[in-house]
Amino acid sequence: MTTKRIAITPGEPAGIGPDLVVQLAQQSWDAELVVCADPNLLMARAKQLGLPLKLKPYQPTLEARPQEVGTLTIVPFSLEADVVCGELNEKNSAYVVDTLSYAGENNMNGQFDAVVTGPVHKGIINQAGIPFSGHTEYFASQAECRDVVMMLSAPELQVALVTTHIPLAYVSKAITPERLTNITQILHKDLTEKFSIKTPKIYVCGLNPHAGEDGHLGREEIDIIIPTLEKLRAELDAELVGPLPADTLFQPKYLADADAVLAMYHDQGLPVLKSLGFGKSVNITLGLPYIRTSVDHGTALELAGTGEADIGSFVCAVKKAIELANTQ
Ligand SMILES: NC(=O)C1=CN([C@@H]2O[C@H](COP(=O)(O)OP(=O)(O)OC[C@H]3O[C@@H](n4cnc5c(N)ncnc54)[C@H](O)[C@@H]3O)[C@@H](O)[C@H]2O)C=CC1
Ligand SMILES: NCC(=O)COP(=O)(O)O
Repeated sequence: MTTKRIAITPGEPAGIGPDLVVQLAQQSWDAELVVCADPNLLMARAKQLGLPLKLKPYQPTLEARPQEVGTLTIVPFSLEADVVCGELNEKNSAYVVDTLSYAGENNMNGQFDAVVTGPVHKGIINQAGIPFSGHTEYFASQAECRDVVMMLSAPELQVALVTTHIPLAYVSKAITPERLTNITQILHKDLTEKFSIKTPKIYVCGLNPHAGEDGHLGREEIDIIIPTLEKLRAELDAELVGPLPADTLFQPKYLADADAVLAMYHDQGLPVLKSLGFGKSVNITLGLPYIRTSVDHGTALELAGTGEADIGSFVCAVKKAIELANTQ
């Protein structure tokens, strides 16, 4: 098996992303970890954390080599402004987005085998005048994918989302037959092909309380979700269960044999997953033309540079990216 080359973007420079990247280097990896970042930022954060770090220049023409302990491979990018841990600065937003652009481009052209992203701060990127709702939407747009799926994977539960980073007030309108069909098809395809599950069992949440209570508490189930699932059952080699009331779906009886739960919106599915597996979960984008994984947490600005950031989810994200790349 050839050694894989994984792009890493640390994300918001004033957050814990650089800390996590420095911590990654404290063990060896059986893939080359190519970090897209300002080298001075990483060296400064390593010093602050009292951890050893040696940066090796990325040489795309050479074969990928496993990453030795204490080292990272680097593609240098330059910050616009000095970084103070915990203090957002919109001057550095273009830098953050440039690292994502480079990683996405070079995954699409086959130079990298996957990308693992650290947490970005969506607010400061928008404040800098760059419209940005999340990595998921950014990479989808760059790759010209109409729909992709955000799926968070914890050891005991995988939750995929029909809608991602949109205001709650827009969710109902966004759940169209077309979108629900596309998202379910992508989820089914990737569970089958990337996760080798022959006939995935997917539990689907309703949108309204008690899945609409036969239309008395909302009609999206009757008008959209039930008929769309009915069509999909005829088309996909999958067990689609639901729509079930989201408040009772997440119980062991169902989760024991669920390959994934499909939630209608961000805060319907992710709080459950994070309460079960925060720090052990991986965010995976399904439906992109390449592998992308990420952490299950945000920028945790108050922990940057303190040495208190938990690296658990980041390690899981890197391991999952390598595993998926090796099984492609
Ligand atoms: N993958 C990404 O790029 C993500 C980015 N975000 C962004 O992060 C920013 C901050 O969001 P918040 O809601 O405050 O979430 P957050 O995850 O940054 O923080 C929530 C709580 O969890 C703690 N925490 C988070 N990660 C931790 C870690 N690795 N080790 C120890 N404790 C940790 C924080 O200290 C805080 O108490 C927002 O701009 C949000 O959009 C949020 C989630 C994912
Ligand atoms: N809650 C997940 C999150 O905010 C990260 O999303 P993305 O940046 O990976 O699209």
